[in-house]
Amino acid sequence: MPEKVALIGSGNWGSAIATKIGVNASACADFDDKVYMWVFEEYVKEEDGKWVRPARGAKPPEGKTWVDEGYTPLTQVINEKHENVIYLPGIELPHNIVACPDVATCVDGATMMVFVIPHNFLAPIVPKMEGKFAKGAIGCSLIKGIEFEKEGDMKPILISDLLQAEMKKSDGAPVVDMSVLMGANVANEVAKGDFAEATIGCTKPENGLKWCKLFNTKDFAVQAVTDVAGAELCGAMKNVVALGAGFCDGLGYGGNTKAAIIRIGLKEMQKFCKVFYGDRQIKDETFLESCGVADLVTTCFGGRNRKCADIFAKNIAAGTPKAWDVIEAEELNGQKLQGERTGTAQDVMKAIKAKGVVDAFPLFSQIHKIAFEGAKPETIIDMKLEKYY
Ligand SMILES: NC(=O)c1ccc[n+]([C@@H]2O[C@H](COP(=O)([O-])OP(=O)(O)OC[C@H]3O[C@@H](n4cnc5c(N)ncnc54)[C@H](O)[C@@H]3O)[C@@H](O)[C@H]2O)c1
Ligand SMILES: O=P(O)(O)OC[C@H](O)CO
Repeated sequence: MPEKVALIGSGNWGSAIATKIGVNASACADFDDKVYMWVFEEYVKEEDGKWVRPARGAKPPEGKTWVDEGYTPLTQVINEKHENVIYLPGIELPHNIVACPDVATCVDGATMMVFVIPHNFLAPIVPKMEGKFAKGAIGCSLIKGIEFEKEGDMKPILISDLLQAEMKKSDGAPVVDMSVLMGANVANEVAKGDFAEATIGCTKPENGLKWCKLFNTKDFAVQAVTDVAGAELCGAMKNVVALGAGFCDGLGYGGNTKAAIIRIGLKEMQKFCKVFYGDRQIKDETFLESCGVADLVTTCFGGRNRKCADIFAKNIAAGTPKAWDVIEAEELNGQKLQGERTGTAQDVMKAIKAKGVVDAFPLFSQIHKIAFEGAKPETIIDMKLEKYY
């Protein structure tokens, strides 16, 4: 029986990865041709050649719907135009990708489930999948973020572990073996077809190979490592370092300073893995894969966290500081800053404080001070490195 693939998410990265999955699903007999893509339903209309949504928080007039007001459901537009006009405009999606607003329909009978939504939106979605996917189904998370225990020592929780536990919880649902796909993957570039690499972190090599087959194309080279935690933590922690890189850009610093931030950041990412996930046999080699150093470099040059941190620093210099959520809304056209409005940096700080290891993370601590405690962006270089390096 061919594998039945479901794509849960349709933002910038979800739509970009659909361009690879769709091609492989239709070309390879291992996969069922039709791939459902779950879409968080929104309403859109074309105005002066640009697709727009109602203003943030706006409601249709009393007794009317957005359709009455001339809007169309995004799912309908995607299925008619084969383009996600909001999150990936200008890129044709393979015609076997079918947008659907109901997640239960999307995963009905699925044997391979790809999760790619900002992690803060996961909680209400997973329970709706209960009892729908196939027994023995496997999952792959493309989500670059991390959750933390809310109390006590604030231990970090991998999103792949969270997904696995949630799916196991459902009555009678089979256990889903979870892998991750992480890498130097700015979505728009991957969608355009510029060459990129990615890393599958898997528990079993045979599942790693299945995922490679689904994602790998001529312009998207995917390799598997048996290190789910290492690959996933790299994808989450680089979001913190990207803020530091953005502050440097906003201050007009050059490549040397940014390279220093990247180097120190990589060491702190590795240290964070060892301190909090020492029991998961995280491999040093994982940091040299696309999910490690390469993702860190790309996010520090071309990522959204970098962009917003650049603007954050420039606004402070101009004497017109702006809150993170305002910058996100003004600059990202509905996309989200990875790690829930820079929340990863805040949560990481809470976790290292709770563990009593703040001094071991001078860069993460300084980034936190600038982003959330009112320290000047220029203090990015005031790290007390001599303590630990
Ligand atoms: N964009 C990239 O370049 C990129 C690359 C690699 C990994 N990622 C990761 O992929 C994941 C998804 O990011 P993205 O870039 O595809 O998303 P995005 O930021 O482009 O879009 C946000 C998505 O959230 C959905 N959404 C908005 N409100 C919602 C709600 N209330 N409930 C449920 N969904 C809602 C939107 O419909 C949209 O699909 C993230 O974890 C991100 O870190 C992104
Ligand atoms: O735009 P960013 O910073 O969220 O990064 C996008 C990708 O994760 C880069 O690999």
